[in-house]
Amino acid sequence: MSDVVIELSGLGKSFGSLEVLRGIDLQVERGEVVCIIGPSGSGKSTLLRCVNLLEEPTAGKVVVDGTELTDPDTDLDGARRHVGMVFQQFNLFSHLHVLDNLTIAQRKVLGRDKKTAEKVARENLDRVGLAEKADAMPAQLSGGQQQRVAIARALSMNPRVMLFDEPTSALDPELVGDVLGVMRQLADEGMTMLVVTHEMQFAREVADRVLFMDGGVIVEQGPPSEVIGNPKEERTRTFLARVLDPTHTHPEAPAE
Ligand SMILES: Nc1ncnc2c1ncn2[C@@H]1O[C@H](COP(=O)(O)OP(=O)(O)OP(=O)(O)O)[C@@H](O)[C@H]1O
Repeated sequence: MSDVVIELSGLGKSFGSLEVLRGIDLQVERGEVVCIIGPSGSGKSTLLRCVNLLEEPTAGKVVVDGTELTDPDTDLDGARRHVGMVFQQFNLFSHLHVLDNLTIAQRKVLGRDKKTAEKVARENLDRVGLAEKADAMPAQLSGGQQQRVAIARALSMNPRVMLFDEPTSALDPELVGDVLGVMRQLADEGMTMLVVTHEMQFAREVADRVLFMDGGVIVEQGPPSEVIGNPKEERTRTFLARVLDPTHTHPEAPAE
């Protein structure tokens, strides 16, 4: 029996007259890593933000781990706890130590006591290779370390699924590998992940499935060997030719 964790059906989103998502159907199974690629403005971030209702869909249904988030009777705050999100910007509290950045939501949202929250926080800092940075202030860390703290913070809430929105785009190229390494490790541990990324090598090596989006629809999807290695659709081929061109300097280009 399949174990679907994320289920989007007929998902639509418009901003005024701008239709950004059109009739998206998507099922993500437990433990699956799905990478979303596509040109700027194709709706990738909006799709991700609809999964935890940071954006409210204008049509369709969102179900996460059996709970319909689009049902007005759903306790949205409760349901969102199961969805960890990591953004391009790390959004750490600059006035709090790393450890407090990781304990604050655990204590406020999950009601964990200080000792338990700190234990969970230290375990997750260890998981991202930053156990020794618990007492540092965010400004004392590199961008890559701050992003790993942001991942550890999301993991401290024991999510059932992790959403990543271009988590390496704001990083200096030499720091990208450490963050992708942590994401690879999570994938190996069986975390269900939906990742918007320009890192084609990561998508190629880590994704179970790649979605190519354009114009608010999923144009093509399948294993990376097909969608990246041997795309069927002309639009996918054009996009990949552009981003895989080493002379290409657009932000969609994969970092070296
Ligand atoms: N809050 C908003 N209000 C109005 N328009 C928006 C809003 N958020 C996104 N859009 C528009 O929706 C479209 C899709 O944006 P989205 O960020 O989802 O694309 P994307 O594929 O993630 O692009 P990128 O790769 O550049 O991040 C864009 O035209 C964008 O300007």
